[in-house]
Amino acid sequence: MIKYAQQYLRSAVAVIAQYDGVLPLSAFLKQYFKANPKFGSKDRKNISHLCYTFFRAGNGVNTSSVEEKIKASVFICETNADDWGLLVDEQWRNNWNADIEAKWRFVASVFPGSDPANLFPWNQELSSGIDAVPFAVSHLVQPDLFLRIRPERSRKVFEKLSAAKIPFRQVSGNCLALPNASKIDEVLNIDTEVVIQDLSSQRVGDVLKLCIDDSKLTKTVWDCCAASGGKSILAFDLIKNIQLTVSDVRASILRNLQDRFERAGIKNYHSFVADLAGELKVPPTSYRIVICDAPCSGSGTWGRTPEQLHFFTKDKIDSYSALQKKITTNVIPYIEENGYFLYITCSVFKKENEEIVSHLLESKKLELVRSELLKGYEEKADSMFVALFRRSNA
Ligand SMILES: C[S@@+](CC[C@H](N)C(=O)[O-])C[C@H]1O[C@@H](n2cnc3c(N)ncnc32)[C@H](O)[C@@H]1O
Repeated sequence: MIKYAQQYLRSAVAVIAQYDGVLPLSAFLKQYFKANPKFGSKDRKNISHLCYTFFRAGNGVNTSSVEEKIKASVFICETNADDWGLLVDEQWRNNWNADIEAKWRFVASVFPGSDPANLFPWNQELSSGIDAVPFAVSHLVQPDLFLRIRPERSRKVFEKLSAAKIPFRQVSGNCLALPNASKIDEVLNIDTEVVIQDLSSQRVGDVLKLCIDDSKLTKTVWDCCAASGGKSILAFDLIKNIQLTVSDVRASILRNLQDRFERAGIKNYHSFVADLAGELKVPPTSYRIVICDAPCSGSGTWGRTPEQLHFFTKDKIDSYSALQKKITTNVIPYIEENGYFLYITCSVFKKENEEIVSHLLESKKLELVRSELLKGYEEKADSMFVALFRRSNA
């Protein structure tokens, strides 16, 4: 068992008391430990672990004591008492190996009203097709790390992973799942050989493939909210004869994209900074495919950032939805006749998903080809939404 478990618990309570959710928890912890150099690397790891565990499970435990919430969260999230058993008394340790439902019943017997359904507080807002309880419970576990092997790189990647004895699971042809702490950047050339890309993001590629025909004609593609280019690299790998344009409201992220593209071997592309929610000063071109991986709540990715389960506020859903309506309305005129519009979010909220689809169909300029909720929560991955439209020639 972890010898200093009680000291780690006290430190975690102190961290949580100071954390206000403004920075991501990972960035806050980095700052905190820099300001408190007495903590060694083992201490940092264990205190961080307790904080993350609190944010994963704490909403389900009905007590106002942060300390009790941490202990109950560790009891729920850890499969056995080997590491953290010293935190609790014998009665808890005796129940530690029970199945997860029995563990929740035990927690509820100590803290009446505790319920895993409360882990995710915005069930009423969920897109249809999401099963509220399994989705809520999925936040108890950190999602896997997923890699997409780039074309022609498979043999080398498998050789390198085997030589380094890094365990992995092949989810499909080019998609690998690895434990989160895997040190892959010491072994693989990131962006050149593999892209770090969540399983659901990779599956967006299956929908993108519906836009691709066999013709040798150049395909113009505009990734209009490109960030550092995850979807652009995916499009580049899938579409032959691509002519790529990327934009984002943030110049800084496009500089990251530039570095990434260099590693990915993408040389000929056009890039510009644009606020697509404002008055558009975008070059008057039309594109065969416009990809809009919209700014969103990110609610499908909170298994990686569980602090959001405590700090997100419902009003933000409406602001994201309004922003998404503005951006999508503004970019529709840039789609060629019979061209495609690929709308993507990493959100599980209907106002950011189905409601945007309805809004776009009201314009009468687009027909829906396919929409799909990518339920990554069933596979230790992010959950996303994707809708493909075709621009009608009316
Ligand atoms: C979900 S991220 C895109 C992720 C990216 N496609 C990828 O796969 O890595 C959304 C991006 O939209 C950008 N964005 C936010 N508001 C915007 C606006 N008004 N106009 C253009 N881009 C915007 C953000 O800066 C952010 O980089």
